[in-house]
Amino acid sequence: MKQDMIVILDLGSTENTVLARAIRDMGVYSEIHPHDITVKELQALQNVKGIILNGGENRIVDGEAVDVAPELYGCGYPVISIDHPTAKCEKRYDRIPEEPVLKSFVFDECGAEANWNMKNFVADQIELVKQQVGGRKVLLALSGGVDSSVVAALLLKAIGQQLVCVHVNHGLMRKNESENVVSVFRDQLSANLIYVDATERFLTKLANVSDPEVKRKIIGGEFINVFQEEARKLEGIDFLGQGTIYPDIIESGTKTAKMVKSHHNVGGLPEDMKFELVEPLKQLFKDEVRACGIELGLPDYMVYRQPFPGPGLGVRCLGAITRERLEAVRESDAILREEFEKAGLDKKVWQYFTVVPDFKSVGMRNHARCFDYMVIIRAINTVDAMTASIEKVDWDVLEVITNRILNEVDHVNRVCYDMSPKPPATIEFE
Ligand SMILES: Nc1ncnc2c1ncn2[C@@H]1O[C@H](COP(=O)(O)OP(=O)(O)OP(=O)(O)O)[C@@H](O)[C@H]1O
Repeated sequence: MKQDMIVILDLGSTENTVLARAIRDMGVYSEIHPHDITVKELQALQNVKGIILNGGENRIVDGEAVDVAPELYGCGYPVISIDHPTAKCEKRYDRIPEEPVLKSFVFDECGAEANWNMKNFVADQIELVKQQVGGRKVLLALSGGVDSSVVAALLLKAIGQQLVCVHVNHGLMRKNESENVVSVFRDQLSANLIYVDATERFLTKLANVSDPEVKRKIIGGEFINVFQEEARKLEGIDFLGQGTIYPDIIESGTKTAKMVKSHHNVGGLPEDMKFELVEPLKQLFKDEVRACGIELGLPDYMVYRQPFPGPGLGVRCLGAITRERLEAVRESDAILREEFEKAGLDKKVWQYFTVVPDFKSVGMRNHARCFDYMVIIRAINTVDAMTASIEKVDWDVLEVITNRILNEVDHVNRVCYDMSPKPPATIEFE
């Protein structure tokens, strides 16, 4: 293993990630583990140089204060505590200490080296995956999103053809998205990739369904069906790769790192299809996942991709999805992305997309009345997705985009710009 590690044990702190980041910013790798880790589990982690007991406001669970196993103090690692009144170590702090104090602990007391970088992280994860998987096979649902793409690239380096990727094109992908997945993973990286074009299946199931919740359920459910069918055709698969990243792991205050958001499990796999999980990114923050993707040689457009909802363009083709309007969403979205890139807005704006409502308005084309759809442009900025403000896009840029949409996208005679912040509006429309 190439990297030294400081282990943070969560004893009810709300600042575990802040602390982990502070240590990683010093160039030392740091992982957060639950308070009830055993000495054996701790010793199984490699290159641990020291432990920080990180207490805080969530220290009482079911009426009892949480604590670490007493043996932890005597097992040879330097230990300090933060906001943990019952700690039995010498150095105890009320809050996260100033940088020089933390540095002195990490480097002088623990003797850690500043060797945390993506090159070493990737090398270590490759080694760990090889140890875990051996000669067996791993199945991975590859959406083309940042997380699953980075996992795929990492697993490919570790186990090559023992990785089987499945990409499901549900017909609700953005323009060229599925094509890019095939071109990068199958053509350039020679991955074992199963590409399933399930467009007809999805669109048939979605025909005449206008309730957004029902639409989402159909898309999610059908994805599981398709994925299951593909998994059943394969033989000798023991592992399931997943793009779980640290923010997906909910900090409960005590049993951290244990509860994973349900959507992150490619959930819904039947009982008889039990796989062991391979989650090499589960300790990374989003920006670190991107850095990892770059280190692995993935293209920028994949690594810096803006957030995209699971149900894809399905929730941007409002109401009951029709092929005509779906095409209008896809084409207008592609134009918007192209023009934002030209104007340098792609690196500045958090999320931008188009939406096509399910009603028509009157217009004029070639001296005749036409009755066509409208495209709504939405471009927002946010820090935490809880609130959002609109991007004040330059008028000239908006005019170029509008003209292109009106000229190049069929069945559209009107373009609008959504001025609404969140709240009261949400980022997506459905
Ligand atoms: N069309 C698809 N084809 C294959 N796998 C998919 C597809 N859509 C979703 N998945 C799988 O389900 C996981 C969760 O999907 P979700 O849409 O919530 O994306 P996410 O959490 O942003 O992850 P990612 O960045 O990998 O897309 C993905 O990481 C991927 O493994």
